[in-house]
Amino acid sequence: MSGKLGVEIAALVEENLRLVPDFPMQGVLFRDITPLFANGPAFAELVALLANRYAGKIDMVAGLESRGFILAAPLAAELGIGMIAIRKAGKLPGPVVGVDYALEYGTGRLEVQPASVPKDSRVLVLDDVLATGGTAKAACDLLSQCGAHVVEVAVLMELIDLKGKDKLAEIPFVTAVQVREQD
Ligand SMILES: O=P(O)(O)OC[C@H]1O[C@H](OP(=O)(O)OP(=O)(O)O)[C@H](O)[C@@H]1O
Ligand SMILES: Nc1ncnc2[nH]cnc12
Repeated sequence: MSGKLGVEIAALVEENLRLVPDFPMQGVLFRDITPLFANGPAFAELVALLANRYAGKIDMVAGLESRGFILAAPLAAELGIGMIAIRKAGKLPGPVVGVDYALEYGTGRLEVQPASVPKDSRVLVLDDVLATGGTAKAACDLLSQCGAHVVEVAVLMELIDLKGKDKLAEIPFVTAVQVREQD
């Protein structure tokens, strides 16, 4: 299942995006969302639109280190709910559970503290970009292992050529913008 986050969020993303060729390595066209975070009114509007969509539907927001944190923290605060920090390996003190995953440029390991994940909670997984889908899938696996229910994976941008959505299989997925890798 997949869908769109809405035209307002799509416009905010498209108007506040920087394309950076060959970053962080040759051949990668990097979608830099930093200008959106630096634009106060646009960032506030983004958080308000997300809060409007998810109010009453989720118990927790899971942010994926590190760009996902920048989105998840203000959304959680706006909704008055908790944020789950899903972090790269070795950053969280234990007890933690972890899972290895592949990236568009490299490999990684994500970890979470089970104590930060309420059992049976309805969790939104939030990040800036879905590329290969490895990060989001790993996050969903971790949350399931901890007894949570992933309501939806939401990103600002989906790199459709990398078919990351396929990795998510039956997990509901929503994006604001779909782009081809080299557009
Ligand atoms: O769909 P995937 O192929 O897994 O890639 C998407 C992930 O890659 C980026 O994070 P990155 O690991 O570069 O970390 P950062 O946010 O700390 O820059 C991005 O913010 C997503 O989390
Ligand atoms: N091309 C890309 N731009 C921004 N973030 C990414 N994460 C993985 N691939 C990316």
